[in-house]
Amino acid sequence: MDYEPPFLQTYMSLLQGTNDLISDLSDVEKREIPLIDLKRLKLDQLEREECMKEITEAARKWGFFQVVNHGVSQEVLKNMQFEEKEVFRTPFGIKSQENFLNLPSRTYRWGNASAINPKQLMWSEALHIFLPDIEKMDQHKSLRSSIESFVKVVTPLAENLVQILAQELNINFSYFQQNCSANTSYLRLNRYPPCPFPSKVIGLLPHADTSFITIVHQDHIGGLQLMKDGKWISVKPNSEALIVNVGDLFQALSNGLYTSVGHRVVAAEKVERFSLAYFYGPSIDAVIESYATPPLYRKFTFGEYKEQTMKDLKEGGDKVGISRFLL
Ligand SMILES: O=C(O)CCC(=O)C(=O)O
Ligand SMILES: [Fe+2]
Repeated sequence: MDYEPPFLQTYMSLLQGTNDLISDLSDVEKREIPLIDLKRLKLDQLEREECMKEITEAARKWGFFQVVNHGVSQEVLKNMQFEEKEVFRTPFGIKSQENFLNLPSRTYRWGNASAINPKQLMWSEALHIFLPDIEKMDQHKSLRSSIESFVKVVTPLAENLVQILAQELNINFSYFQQNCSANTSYLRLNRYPPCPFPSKVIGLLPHADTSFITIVHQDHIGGLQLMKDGKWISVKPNSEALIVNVGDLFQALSNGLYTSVGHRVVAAEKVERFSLAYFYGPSIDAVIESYATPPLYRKFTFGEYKEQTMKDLKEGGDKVGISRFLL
């Protein structure tokens, strides 16, 4: 199909040279991750406090949880899913052009063409959209308006969750108000095409997110896995729920109390999968400093963090992440 990235042609020589299978693929647990009903935040004080406690505990023990009654309607999610499908159906020759959607270069990414090792291959494509740029998408009005409707409701959800997580640490929410907004966050639209070798090539390599928190919606296919106590756990699709995970920046800010957990996506052989991730992050000059003493991480700006991860990616094929800033 003309919209598929040239995975086979690009990966063939690396794949032919290996019989290695992805490690731990058959050793995945089917445990439920915490599911939190946010409706209780609107009930009496006792319910509200219990719900807040569940959120902070899940962020500590799991770094991952799901929320329902989150305020993002099924209609908004369905529209996003529809638009996502449409935009990835654009011929590859067009998607991969510099100014696709009138957005900056590197908005569209696919696989890992610079892989030198079969373990670095990925069977997925993504649109990485910095939110202030969406106004440039004037030729793609319905995609743009679906994104705007989503951002309008997901931003207050992210703020609400971050405020609860911050309150537990006695961090004033004004820190986030000063450094983060809908305009410092970004979206990633992910598509995982059917993969003829799902036990050899991963959909998305293990990583932790560059954000304070990330909010993800996955379709009904499944494949997202997170690391817990040294084991991969798969996150069972729940169409009503949104997945929330702690990112590297909150791990540093919380002095390691909240955990930014490694996760990956396993590709499926016969079906495609879509997901949507909203990364709540700060402006480039924001200073991230562990709130407690003695600090585990050195103070850094978000710009420094990005520069370091880009350098690490280039040099070693892995972004390394927050451990770089450990004292
Ligand atoms: O596709 C998913 O479920 C997760 C995507 C993800 O982890 C990311 O975009 O950072
Ligand atoms: Fe992620």
